[in-house]
Amino acid sequence: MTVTLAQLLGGRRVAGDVTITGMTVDSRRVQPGDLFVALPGTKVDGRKYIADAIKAGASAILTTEGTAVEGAGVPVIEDANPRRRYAELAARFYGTQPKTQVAVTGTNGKTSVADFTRQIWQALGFEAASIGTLGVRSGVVKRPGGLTTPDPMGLHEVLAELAKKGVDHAAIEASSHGLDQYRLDGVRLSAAAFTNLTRDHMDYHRTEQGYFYAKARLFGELLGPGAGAVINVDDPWGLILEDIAWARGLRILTVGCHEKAVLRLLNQEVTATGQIIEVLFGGHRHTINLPLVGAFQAHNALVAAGLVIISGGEPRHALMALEDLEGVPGRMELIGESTTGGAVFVDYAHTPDGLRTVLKAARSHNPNKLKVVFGCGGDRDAGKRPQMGAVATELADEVYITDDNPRSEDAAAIRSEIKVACASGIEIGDRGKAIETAIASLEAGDMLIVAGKGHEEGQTVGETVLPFSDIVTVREILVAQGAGNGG
Ligand SMILES: CC(=O)N[C@H]1[C@@H](OP(=O)(O)OP(=O)(O)OC[C@H]2O[C@@H](n3ccc(=O)[nH]c3=O)[C@H](O)[C@@H]2O)O[C@H](CO)[C@@H](O)[C@@H]1O[C@H](C)C(=O)N[C@@H](C)C(=O)N[C@H](CCC(=O)O)C(=O)O
Ligand SMILES: Nc1ncnc2c1ncn2[C@@H]1O[C@H](COP(=O)(O)OP(=O)(O)OP(=O)(O)O)[C@@H](O)[C@H]1O
Ligand SMILES: N[C@H](CCC[C@H](N)C(=O)O)C(=O)O
Ligand SMILES: [Mg+2]
Repeated sequence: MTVTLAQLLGGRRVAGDVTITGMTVDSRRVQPGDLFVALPGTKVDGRKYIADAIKAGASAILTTEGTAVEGAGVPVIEDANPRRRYAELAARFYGTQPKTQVAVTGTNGKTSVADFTRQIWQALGFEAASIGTLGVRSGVVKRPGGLTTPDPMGLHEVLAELAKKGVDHAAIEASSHGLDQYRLDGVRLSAAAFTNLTRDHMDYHRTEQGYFYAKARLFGELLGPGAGAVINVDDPWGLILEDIAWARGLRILTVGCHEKAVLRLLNQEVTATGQIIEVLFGGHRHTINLPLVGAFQAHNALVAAGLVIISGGEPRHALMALEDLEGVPGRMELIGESTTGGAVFVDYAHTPDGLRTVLKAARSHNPNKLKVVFGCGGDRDAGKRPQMGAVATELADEVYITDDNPRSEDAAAIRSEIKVACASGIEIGDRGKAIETAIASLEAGDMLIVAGKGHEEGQTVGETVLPFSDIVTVREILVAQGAGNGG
């Protein structure tokens, strides 16, 4: 793919125009002909690498205003906000995007909502994709996951490929990091949704307000007037977002149990394999047999239906499509039963509210004993560790504290930070051993939740990613037990 710098800048005249064959923010990845985006970062200053990038063949530089680039010999574009400009240029570089695109933000539930939105669109007969933590999921393009919200060049490359292959609907996860770093600023959005905001990522955003502000950018800056805003108003932060959406002239669809919710959840009744929900929309009551375990999944499913409805889907069809939803890998996923009759689930709860939500959902099935295996990630918000310990102590009958991607930190130190609020927790660092011990302890009617890694396929220790999957581990243990239903 090739454009001229002038074309990339929207037809602006450029002295000594050059050909641009790609763009990157990393000098180590510069290929001859690339535009190098030199950004100040959280760990190093990318502007230090401009000379390296030029040596590697960069044909132009985009960087902050006032950056001194001596004798560059290539055009230098200065911008007060180079991250945002980079996102806009990435969109123009690839040129095309699916016609209807929506984004989902919130501390928990983004992946679930994006996946359900894709599934509902597909049930309504559209070619659709979801993009996020699980990678790219669609009928025609499948990619493994990396970042939850991909870097602009990666994102626009895939959006262009989807559009060219006939995918006209896409649901994209908007992480707070992604919004803060303007990764989505080149995406043409028809609508966006907010699920909830609770504690996470304080290492990055510092304050709850800073975290909220990053998420609010989606409604306050990215959506254009007339676009749709689907907002969970059961969360107090949702009510603030609703005000922002009004001020911006967005079309609002409120969702939740709250009396002001336009798409309202009236009732939920747990069944062995899911739940029956009663929903009020447009003066009609709908009774829906939702084949998903976990009360929270009803909220995610309604937010997804809201996104489909606000972007033009027929409401009754969208709501009835919920009856055929498939669960999302690693989210409250039943893996099997132990020989003694205990049910084992794998879930991706990695925040205090996520853990609370999943343990409460499990409790609603009246288990004999509720047990949980979990840990906390290294190099991530340390403040959530004792909070997750406290939640586990409060809601589970037996807690196994283990490792979950210690990264550069000392795994034992992370476990002891959890233990501060979970004194009775059984500490087993080796995750496989912890899962095995927990499964061996199960008795008839017990439930075990293995939380925190969900679909992940690695355990990151230092810089090394060791192959590890909760789902595979549980299956192997159940098969070895002779349970015969482990996969
Ligand atoms: C904390 C964070 O979000 N960091 C992102 C940020 O990096 P940074 O600014 O901190 O990078 P840095 O290491 O200080 O380097 C500054 C710049 O110099 C460049 N560089 C560096 C070294 C060199 O030799 N040459 C060079 O050009 C780097 O490419 C970078 O552009 O900007 C980079 C692009 O410029 C991103 O790739 C990087 O994401 C890293 C990989 C990351 O792990 N992010 C995670 C935390 C993240 O975004 N997670 C969210 C999920 C959150 C959720 O689940 O809610 C996600 O969307 O996945
Ligand atoms: N609506 C919800 N409210 C509270 N907790 C939820 C909700 N939806 C999901 N969860 C919990 O959060 C976990 C992660 O769900 P999901 O992957 O959909 O969230 P996410 O926002 O995409 O997470 P990430 O930030 O890692 O991308 C689930 O496994 C469940 O434990
Ligand atoms: N998207 C989340 C995933 C956390 C998953 C957990 N396994 C961990 O490593 O902490 C994050 O980056 O905070
Ligand atoms: Mg996700």
